[in-house]
This record gives sequence, C-alpha cells and structure tokens, in this order.
Amino acid sequence: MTLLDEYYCKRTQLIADDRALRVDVVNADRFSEKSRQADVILRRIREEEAKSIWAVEHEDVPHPFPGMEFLTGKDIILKTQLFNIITKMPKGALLHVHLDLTVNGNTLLALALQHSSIHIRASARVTPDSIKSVEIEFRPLPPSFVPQCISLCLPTYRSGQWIPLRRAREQFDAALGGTQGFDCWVASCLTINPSDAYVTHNNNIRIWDKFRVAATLTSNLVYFAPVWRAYIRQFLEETIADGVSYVEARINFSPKYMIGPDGEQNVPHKEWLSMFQDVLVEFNGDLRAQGREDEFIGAKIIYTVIRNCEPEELEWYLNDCIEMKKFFPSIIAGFDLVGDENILRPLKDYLPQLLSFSTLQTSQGLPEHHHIPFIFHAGETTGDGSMADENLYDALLLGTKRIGHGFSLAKHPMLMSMCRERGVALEVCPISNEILRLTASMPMHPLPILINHGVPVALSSDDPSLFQNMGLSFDFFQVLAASDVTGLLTLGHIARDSIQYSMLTADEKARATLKWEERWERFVDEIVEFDGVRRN
Ligand SMILES: O=c1[nH]cnc2c1ncn2[C@@H]1O[C@H](CO)[C@@H](O)[C@H]1O
Repeated sequence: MTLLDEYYCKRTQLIADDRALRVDVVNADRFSEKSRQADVILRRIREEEAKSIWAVEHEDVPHPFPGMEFLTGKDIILKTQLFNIITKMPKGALLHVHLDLTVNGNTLLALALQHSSIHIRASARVTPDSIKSVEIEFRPLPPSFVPQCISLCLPTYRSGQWIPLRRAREQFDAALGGTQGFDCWVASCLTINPSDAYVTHNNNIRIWDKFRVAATLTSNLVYFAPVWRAYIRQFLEETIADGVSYVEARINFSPKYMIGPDGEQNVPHKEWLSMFQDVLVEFNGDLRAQGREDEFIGAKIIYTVIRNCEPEELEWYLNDCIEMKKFFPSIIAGFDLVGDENILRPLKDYLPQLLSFSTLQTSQGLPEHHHIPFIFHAGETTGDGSMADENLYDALLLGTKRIGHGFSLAKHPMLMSMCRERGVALEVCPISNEILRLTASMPMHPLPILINHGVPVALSSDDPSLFQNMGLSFDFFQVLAASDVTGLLTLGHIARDSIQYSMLTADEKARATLKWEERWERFVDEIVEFDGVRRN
C-alpha cells in the first residue's frame, strides 16, 4: 500500500465513523423503507432547486440562496416544490408560540373591523410625508365615546384623537391608496418588514425596538374579549391546516384584565381561559362533524409573565397561575417568563419566588401530579456569559422541562449534556432567531451542531404574526434548505419527538404518536408515489 492509499483508507474510515454519529444516520432505523426513499427524493429535489431556483436572479431579490433571510426570500420559497411538499408533512406538536402574536395583520385587522367599538389614533395627521413615521394605537372604547374627528388624514386631525377604526379606513386619503392603502399600512405596522430586520434594526439589540412596537400594537387588538375568541379560532384553524396536531401556546398574562364588550378593562384571566376552553370545545366539535378529529389532539397554555415585573409582584402571578390551574387543570401546562432577555430581569432576580413555587402549589392544594412545570425561555442571545446566556444555568437548576430558544446553549458543553441526559428539549425557533438577528441566515444557525450532539429539539414558530411564518412549514423548510444533516428523516424525527417533549400524559403521548406515525406513512407514500409518476 502506498502512503497515499493508506491515507485514503484512513480518510474513508474517519468519514464513516463521523457520519455514523450524525443524527440522520443514528435515527435512520427508526423509519420505514418508504421514509428513507422519500428522504432521498427530497434531497434530490433540494439539490435541483438549489440550482434551478436559488442560483438564479429573481426580481427584487438579489443573490438568493437556500436558507436566506426569510422575509426577503419568502416569495421564492413559496415557488418551490420542496416547500409545497413540506406543507403536507405531519408536524406533530407546536411547543413554542406566543398566542397573542400569531394571526397575521390583515386577518387581525379584518377581525377588528367587525367591532364598531375599536378606535385608532395617531401621533400626527397621516399624510404621504408622515405615514412612514407616525405612531399609531388601537383601543376599544365604550359606546358613550363621541369622536371629535372622522379621519386621520384631515388637516383638522389633532395628535392623539381617537377615530372609529371603520371610519378611519373609509376616510383614508385616496392619495394614500384609500381603504386598500389603509389595510396595507396597518398590516405593515403589525409585522416586521425586511427593511426593519435587515436595514434599520439589523442587530439583536435594535430589532427588539421594532418588535416591541409591533407587539404592543397587536395586543391592543387581541386583548379585547370579542376579538380574542375569533382570534384563537383562527389560530387553531390555520395551525391544524398546516399539519400541526397539538399546541402548547404561551399567553402573556402580565395585563391583569383585557377589555370587555363594554369597552372597559374588566375581563379577568379566568375569563380569558374560559373563552379559550369554549373555543377548543367548539373547534373539536366542528372537526368531529367534518370527520377530521384525527387531525387535532388538543391545545394547552403556558402561563407567561413579562420579565420586567418586581420580584414581589411575581408572587401574585404565581398564585394566579395556581388558581388558573385549579380552574383549568387540563389547559395550564407550564409557567414561563418572557421578553427580551438582554435587557429585562434575569431568572436569578426571581429565585426566592421561583424556588418556593413547588411548596406554594402544595400548600394551595394542588396534588403533586398536577404541579405546574417551568418551561423557561433562556439563552435567546448572541451573548456569552451575559445575563441572557446565564439564564441557561438557572433554567436548568430550577428544573425547566424544556428551554425556550436556548440559542446560546451550543457554547456550553456541560449544559448540552445535561439537556441530553435529562431529555430537556430546546424549543428552537429558526425564523425567529434569524429575524431577531441571532443568526444572519439559516446555514449559520447552530441547529445541526445541537442535534448532532444529541440535544433534543422541537422546531417552533414563536411569533408568526410578526414574522409571517404561520404554522410550521416555513420553519421546517428553512431548516431543510440549510444543512445536509437536516433531511426529511431528521425533520420526521424532530416532528415525532415533539410529541414526546410535550406536557401530554404518557397515554396521550402514545396515542398521539401512533396517529402521527399513520399520517407520516401516508405522507411518505405520497412523496414516493408522486415521484414515480413524475419520472415515468
Ligand atoms: O422570542 C421571544 N423571546 C422572548 N419573549 C418573547 C419572544 N416573542 C414574544 N415574546 C414575548 O411574549 C409577549 C407576547 O406574548 C411579547 O410581548 C414578548 O414580550
């Protein structure tokens, strides 16, 4: 054997040994032969489309590439066969989504327009010059309110005057596009646009400013009882249509009341959840009537509070969460603190309260098997040793069942092995991470590193109303497009495991997994069959 032959032998062996540890290889035997064929087909389509679609220029999208910035590349994604196939994939559980940031701006506006009590105001008269910079706000007002102006665009409009939303729309200046212009403008205020994410707010610190403005504006419309019901229904319908069969959604309970039909801020948390429960019952009934009950396992809520409250005040919320668990034992699935970890309070600030949560639950009479687990956001940062990064230590020490984001976990070998050993899954939100500027594009995302090291993950959408990634297809697509490690088998493995990492009971998980497996087999059958037809 020559020196070169010997080298090639070693090289081949090393590659084989390394590949054997790759997540798609490790998990290959969990899948059927058809699944493996479908994986090969999708790899082929991915390669073809990398050339035929992503390597050519598109109008308005210079230099595209697979896994590129989502807001810029979305229209191209929609043209791919790969995406079309992924929309049909059974996705399992959606475990990280902020319910009040799910339904897209146009749909939310349409819901809001059904209610004459909803008003809008602006920081200045809206003109072609001011439209890009005026700040707006929505609010349902009591029937007794008498508006002083009927259009945001009149010279007589004074900053801060409330105008009925419908009137504001009808009277929107023709020079600004009339009603259509109004709809586009409002919808754009409710989302993050490519120029926000990639130009004006192009890093993880700045983008939160835009995030806060859009999220606050959205909550003005969502936290209104008559909209709330329709909103939840809309969210569930769109989510299920995308192949998700179970949801654990976070609700921001920081506001103690939402606005009721009378325009007063007087609807307590118990009512929010009671409406949620009603919608669920109704939705289940409708699915059953359509013979679609197999598509939906259910939905639960993770109680969240913004991490800016005083530690003493957190006690009120922890008690409230326990109270809600008593009223809705099958709905409340966990507790979490949310908001920008870079600047808001770290978990460490709340240790006395969080450490006594378990005894508090016992003393409030919650049986052990109904105790509310922590499911903390942590490490949603590019920082290393920063406050946000250190949240990972506290989340794990406090016994979190999963980690929301955990973006910085890949920098911590010991924490990675803790997650692996304890089965603590990361709720990875690929598109959110990219738009919030933790990674510039998907090929740079640490996901393949994490999964090859055996860290359990579930893919999630986070804030679809802001990011335009409703359902899970877009996030699965971005992951599929970005790395060789994440072929169809890896996506399937992640989707199936999402049920295991949910807060369902062991029995429920077993049933949900069976249903998922049936759907998966039908899905891969179709891919293989269709490919046969296409090639003949
Ligand atoms: O990616 C995220 N990281 C942390 N907090 C978030 C994220 N997305 C949304 N929220 C928080 O959840 C609230 C809505 O329920 C938002 O207002 C924001 O504070």
